[in-house]
Amino acid sequence: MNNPEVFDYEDIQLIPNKCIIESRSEADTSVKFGPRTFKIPVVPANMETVINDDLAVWLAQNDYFYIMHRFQPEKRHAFVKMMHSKDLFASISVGVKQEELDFIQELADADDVPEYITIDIAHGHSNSVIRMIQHIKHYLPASFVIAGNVGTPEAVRELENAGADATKVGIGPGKACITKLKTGFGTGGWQLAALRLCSKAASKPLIADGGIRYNGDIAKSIRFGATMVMIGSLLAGHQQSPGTMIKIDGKNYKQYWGSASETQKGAYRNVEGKQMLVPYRGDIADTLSEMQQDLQSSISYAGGNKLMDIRLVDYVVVKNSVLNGDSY
Ligand SMILES: NC(=O)C1=CN([C@@H]2O[C@H](COP(=O)(O)OP(=O)(O)OC[C@H]3O[C@@H](n4cnc5c(N)ncnc54)[C@H](OP(=O)(O)O)[C@@H]3O)[C@@H](O)[C@H]2O)C=CC1
Ligand SMILES: Nc1nc2c(ncn2[C@@H]2O[C@H](COP(=O)(O)O)[C@@H](O)[C@H]2O)c(=O)[nH]1
Repeated sequence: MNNPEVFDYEDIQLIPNKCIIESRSEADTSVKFGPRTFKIPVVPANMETVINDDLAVWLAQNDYFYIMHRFQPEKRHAFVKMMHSKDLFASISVGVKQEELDFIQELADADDVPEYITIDIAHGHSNSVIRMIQHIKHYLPASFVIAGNVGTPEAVRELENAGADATKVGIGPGKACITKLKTGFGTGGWQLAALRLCSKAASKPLIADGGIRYNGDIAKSIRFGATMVMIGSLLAGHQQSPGTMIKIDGKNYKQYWGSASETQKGAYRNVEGKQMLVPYRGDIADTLSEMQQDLQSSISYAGGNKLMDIRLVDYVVVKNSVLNGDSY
């Protein structure tokens, strides 16, 4: 993969087609992902400052996808039971260490089967992830397994061949990420082009993970092969977000930290993330609603009436064209 075509979200403009609908409300943003269908192709990042139990319940009740983080491992089994007791789907994250393999067996023994399990480690193209995929498929064959994170077509192929039902693409494009600075590796700065390459190899759904800065980036992710889009910083600043609210010079912010930050780890070891503040944005329901409306507009510009019609549009690469001096 030497010198692939390189571009990112800010370098792409999608080209409109003739509109075939009378109102944006006719555009269907829903997406089937695994065993269920969701309102929009957006999932809040499985990070401690983005998702918690209460928000997971609200998202599931309102037909949004969610993935609970894995940073309070002892609470995960009870979480699965709690979601099922409310007749909601359970979607959890796991790592790859021995205790995580044991946890999968514990769920299987108790017949508490999460509908979705995400294997969440920094360098997902690894034997440890392949082993975990096979372990889950053996003990919990009914669970939909998402594996990641990866950044190459080879990795997508290998994890799919191991049994993954979906793969998550994005090494280092995240807002709280310092992987590219600390290691020199990743898809930071060319995440959208990496997604495009991965989609050519994928035979199962992809989640585009990291680097979403504007709602239009969701449509661009769909165009370049994503079925679902994972968003951290843009969804971390809400009333429902778990981060602490902080006021500076009369403006409200919420804390947001990387899952590989010192804050998350409690120690400065293998740190590849940082802590930061994101502007407070009010109720997450309003933000998700605006994302849906903007996607409906995207579908209309694509000349279609459903989400995947966005896949069919042409595009141009115009370096750094998105802001072009504008802001909102
Ligand atoms: N999307 C992204 O770009 C990134 C995301 N993250 C997030 O941070 C969190 C922590 O990630 P992670 O550190 O993987 O989780 P863990 O600390 O749980 O590590 C998982 C396992 O993988 C091993 N491991 C981790 N990185 C490597 C590597 N580069 N080479 C070989 N083995 C490795 C670890 O061993 P050992 O610690 O001994 O090496 C450990 O056994 C996750 O939520 C992850 O998604 C982190 C970085 C990048
Ligand atoms: N390199 C790191 N990446 C991280 C870390 N914690 C989370 N992440 C990734 O970022 C996205 C969210 O990106 P955003 O641009 O929407 O804010 C998240 O889903 C992870 O994949 C980290 O500590 N280091």
